[in-house]
Amino acid sequence: MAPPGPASALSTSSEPLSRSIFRKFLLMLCSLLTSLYVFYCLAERCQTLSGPVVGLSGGGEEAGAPGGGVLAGGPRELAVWPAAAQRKRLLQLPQWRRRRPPAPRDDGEEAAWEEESPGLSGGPGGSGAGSTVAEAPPGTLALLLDEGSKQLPQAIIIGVKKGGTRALLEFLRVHPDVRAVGAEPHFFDRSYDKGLAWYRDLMPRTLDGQITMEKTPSYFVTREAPARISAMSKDTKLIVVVRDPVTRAISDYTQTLSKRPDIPTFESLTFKNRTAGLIDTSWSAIQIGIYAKHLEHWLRHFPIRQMLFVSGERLISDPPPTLWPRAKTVLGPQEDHHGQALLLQQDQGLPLPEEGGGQQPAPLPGQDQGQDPS
Ligand SMILES: Nc1ncnc2c1ncn2[C@@H]1O[C@H](COP(=O)(O)OS(=O)(=O)O)[C@@H](OP(=O)(O)O)[C@H]1O
Repeated sequence: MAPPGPASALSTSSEPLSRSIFRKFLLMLCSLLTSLYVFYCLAERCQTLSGPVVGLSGGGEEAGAPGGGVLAGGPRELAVWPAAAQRKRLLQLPQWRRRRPPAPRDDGEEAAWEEESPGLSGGPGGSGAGSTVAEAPPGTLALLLDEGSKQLPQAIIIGVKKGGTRALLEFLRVHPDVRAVGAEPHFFDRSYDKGLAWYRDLMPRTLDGQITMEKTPSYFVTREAPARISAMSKDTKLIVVVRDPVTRAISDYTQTLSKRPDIPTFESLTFKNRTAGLIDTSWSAIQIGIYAKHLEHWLRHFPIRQMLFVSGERLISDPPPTLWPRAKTVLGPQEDHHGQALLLQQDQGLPLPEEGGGQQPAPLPGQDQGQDPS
């Protein structure tokens, strides 16, 4: 038998070499696949958490995606601020999570929709003082990033109950630079003794330029609320959703009726004397609707130019893109920050800054306005 030639010697010595290369290749392939899988899982998780606001927006798509944010003109705004939108997505993971309907309240008032926050206990106005409704639960990207800080709200939706306040807040918070507490804090009417630190702790984290908001419709009819909000900051922007007082009262009554079916009829509660047409203005459903009376208290502490009145009816009939530019007259010219033109729509039937405030938009929250309540 002939001795093994150089060719066969080569094949024997190269066999372990190619095997080792093959092993290395396999290893690299495995790592690549693992990394891809991890990346895919992370991306999937982000997408799930940054999904639509369920419950009120009625959408099923992420704000910014085609068809998403229909109520607030969200896609347009998000397209304008892709970086800001992304930043908000990261920071707002809990806010985009599924919401659960409110538990019935004893006092007949409607509690706000709550964020589902398994890692958190309690909520504003509840026993869990200091709990944070929109705080990031452990393990989210928001917590990892730990960006921003909690600020007292620069703008508050103060009323009116059943005016459409929830819808308005949801419209506004689609904007990447608006961050809001999901539930109603009821700080200035029920929990004032807990102090501003407690209140601030309820707020979501914000970055520079972002606005913190909350809504508690009962503030509008709380006598102490104007002075208390003014004591927090005279610059606070106030938003009031007004609606035909009769429709509002019916909505209020219907809500109570759904919880207490044995209450008297709307008519018997409304009228002191039906034949004389004498209305019982002490009934809360009627009381709340006497807007001018409540407004008087607010105007003692805030100039009217710092208030935005939104028509509750228009929240339903108007396309939201017409709402946002109007809201900006109170919230501030956010678009200017991003080099975009500020659109003021003065023909939309809502009050704009008055004489002295001129036709310019109100200054950004936090900016010195040099305004004296008049
Ligand atoms: N866009 C949109 N989406 C959903 N709901 C809307 C919207 N605009 C206004 N409304 C009507 O607002 C009414 C509830 O008002 P509030 O959110 O202020 O109620 S609450 O005070 O917070 O309980 C409630 O009124 P009623 O249905 O008459 O009870 C809502 O129908």
